[in-house]
Amino acid sequence: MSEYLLEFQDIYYSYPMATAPTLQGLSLRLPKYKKTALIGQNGCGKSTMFLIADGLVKPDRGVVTLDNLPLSFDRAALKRWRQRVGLVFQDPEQQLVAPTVAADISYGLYNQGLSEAKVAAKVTQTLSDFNLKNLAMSPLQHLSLGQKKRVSIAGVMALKPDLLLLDEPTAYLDPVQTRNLLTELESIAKLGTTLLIATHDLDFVYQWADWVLVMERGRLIAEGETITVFTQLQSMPDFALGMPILWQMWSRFADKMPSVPAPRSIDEFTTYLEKYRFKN
Ligand SMILES: Nc1ncnc2c1ncn2[C@@H]1O[C@H](COP(=O)(O)OP(=O)(O)OP(=O)(O)O)[C@@H](O)[C@H]1O
Repeated sequence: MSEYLLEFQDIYYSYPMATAPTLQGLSLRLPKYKKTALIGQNGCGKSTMFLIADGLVKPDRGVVTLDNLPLSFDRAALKRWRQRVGLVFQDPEQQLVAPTVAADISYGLYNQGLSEAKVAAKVTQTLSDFNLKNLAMSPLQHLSLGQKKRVSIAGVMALKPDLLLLDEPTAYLDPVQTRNLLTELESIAKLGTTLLIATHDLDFVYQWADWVLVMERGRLIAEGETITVFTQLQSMPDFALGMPILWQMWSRFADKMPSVPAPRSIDEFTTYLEKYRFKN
């Protein structure tokens, strides 16, 4: 079995009426069971990549595979594909369709053709997993944005996908809601779901991701383990995304320290400083 779950091979895509293709030979591989971040400037094609990965948009050229099985657009194949790949949109309003939380979570399960009893059992389990039991019968329009975001992730996770794609999951969330969301994502990853998050938040990427994919103008320009990719990006002066704050702070001390791996959290950074500051 391949160590990669999702692969894009030389994908091209142009939106109708667009003057230039949005994806221009995009090739990438997503390692199984890793927490991967997809970064790149506005308009480089991250959301378009997600729409293709979920079978919502058909590429003009190229091959997309999941566990080496090519994406096909016939109804039955697409339904099976979407059971394995879940997409959470940046804006929960785009995702939520039913009048209440419980009804929304049941929507995708009914679409899978499950019996009423099975749907009810899965909805109960999902409400409990996502700490949504007290909101089960709440109308969606009464929820905060953070709660809506949780419901949209819960609705997708109820289908137990192998791959969860999240487009800017922390957009619009306050720090507490962001922390809660990250805890939920951590448990989703621990259960064996491969996660791909598109984001502009490089501080989050630096601390969260095992693997990073970098896009520019519809193509992949870098991929690899988080530290390796940021090391590469540092030597690309034309790449205008900036660098994570922890990385920038570390760069000021790194040459005064023994050769140790760059710290991935404030705690690690502080430990290094405590350990080595008197020796330099
Ligand atoms: N429905 C559409 N019709 C025409 N062009 C579109 C459409 N959706 C996106 N585009 C164009 O495709 C390009 C890539 O957009 P996409 O949303 O995939 O980028 P992105 O990397 O996700 O951007 P951002 O970081 O701003 O969310 C942009 O130039 C955008 O204007």
